[in-house]
Amino acid sequence: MVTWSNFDTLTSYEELPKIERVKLAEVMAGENGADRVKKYSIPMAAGLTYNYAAKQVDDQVLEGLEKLAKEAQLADKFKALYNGEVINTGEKRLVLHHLTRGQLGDAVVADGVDKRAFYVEQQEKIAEFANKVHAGEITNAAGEKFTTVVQIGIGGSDLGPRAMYLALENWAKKNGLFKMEAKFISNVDPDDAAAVLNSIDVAHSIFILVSKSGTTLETLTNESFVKDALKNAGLDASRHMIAVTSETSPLAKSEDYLAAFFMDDYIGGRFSSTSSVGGAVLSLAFGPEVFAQFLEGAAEEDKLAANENVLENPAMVDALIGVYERNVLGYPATAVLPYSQALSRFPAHLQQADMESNGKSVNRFGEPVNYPTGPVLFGEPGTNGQHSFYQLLHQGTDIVPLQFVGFKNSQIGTDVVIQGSTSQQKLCANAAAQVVAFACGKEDENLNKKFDGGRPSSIIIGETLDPKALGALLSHFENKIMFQGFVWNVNSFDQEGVQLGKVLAKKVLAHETDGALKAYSDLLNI
Ligand SMILES: O=P(O)(O)OC[C@H]1O[C@](O)(CO)[C@@H](O)[C@@H]1O
Repeated sequence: MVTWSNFDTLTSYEELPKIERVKLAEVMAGENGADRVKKYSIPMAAGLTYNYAAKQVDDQVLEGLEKLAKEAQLADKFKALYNGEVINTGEKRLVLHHLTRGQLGDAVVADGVDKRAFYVEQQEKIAEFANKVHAGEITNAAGEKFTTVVQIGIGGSDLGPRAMYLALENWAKKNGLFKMEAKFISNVDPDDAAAVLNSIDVAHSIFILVSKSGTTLETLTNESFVKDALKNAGLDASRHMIAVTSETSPLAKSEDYLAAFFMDDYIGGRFSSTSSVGGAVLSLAFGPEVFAQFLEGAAEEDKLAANENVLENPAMVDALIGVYERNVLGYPATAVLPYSQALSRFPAHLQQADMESNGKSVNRFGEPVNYPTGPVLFGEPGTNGQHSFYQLLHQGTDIVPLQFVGFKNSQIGTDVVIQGSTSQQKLCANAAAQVVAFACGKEDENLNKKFDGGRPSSIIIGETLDPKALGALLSHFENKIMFQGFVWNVNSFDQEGVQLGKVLAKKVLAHETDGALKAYSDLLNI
């Protein structure tokens, strides 16, 4: 049995601030630093490594965090989650995204259905459909092959799949596995849909309408936008659209779609990249085998997250260090900095995954908590970010813990030697340089040129960003978020904070406003 207690009631939490703080600039200097880089490293799946040498931890801090992990029953709570307990208390739902990629524990039967079997069945149906599209067995009305796939969805029905598509696009092209170009329409801004529609040949495009609830205003509006465009082009929309939704959604029974694939209420939108939500677009774009490899990477990483030995569990260590930084060291934000252009939208995906999950002020029983929870998360790929916001990260008044990600090899492989090094070497050199620059800093008599150092970071390093590595990376962050939610005793799986804005926007559109809402509506000419 697990017990859910507020973080500040735990003895191990009380003890944490009493531990002497690690002076990063000192411990990372010289050979000690080299020893730490070797020591504070945990193998992940798909050849990735999580290295936390440049975090403000030492064996004493880690011991304190291990105690916290045990007292907060992190491993047992994860076990309860994957064995089908109602972990999403706000919505009274199970939390089953791990089951979309593997079976970590017992069979989970809900609503009379074996859930693993259900997710596998959907994946198989998508694979069959994608193979038929690629083989030209499913075509447009003129019998011509579809060449483009367009996903219509927002939030979790957009960010994860889009980030995953971009992460693998060049890898698939390089490896002869690129089947169809994918585009994404998410924003209700009409310029989003219009620009995408202007950039494609609608007659040869297949549209995936993705909405778990089937009620999201932006997505339904964009569906109508696209249907209009198809109609105007003299095409039958139902021959060009498929749906991914839950079986209980209003879209599920519609005749408007060529095919429908399902997920369910036990998969949160932001955790749905490994369900049909990511499965449909990624299988159409790259083929079902690539999607299967992506799932395999995630499943292998999930197994590591289930390890009860804290220091061998990369997601748990990452989560605990994040809690230490937030609640003991008092850092308000974290930045995700992938040194990989392919991961350009990965930080945007993690923004939703992390901030929608742990941006909470009440615990899982709806009572206020007295400690900071999820940090603000942002990020951009390096080296671009270096020429943008790193100034604040190096010399600003706030310390922002950093999460670097880097790969030894590029995806495409085309490179050039300039001044004795390849571009890939320059990219990796910058990643290494930044970790040390942030940690160690630099003395200078001119304070404007002085770097205090003491700015913590971790780095995940891999060989090449391929489907398995991507799956492992995704799982790592999903599980990190979950463990942090467990520590903070919040429900990481609902998102009531997004509702109020939706309600007020409806009032504006119905002209049921007064006061400030009316004044702003007038300013915006609604
Ligand atoms: O897939 P749906 O139901 O259209 O929801 C889209 C997104 O909207 C949200 O509910 C937030 O408004 C997200 O949690 C979700 O990912």
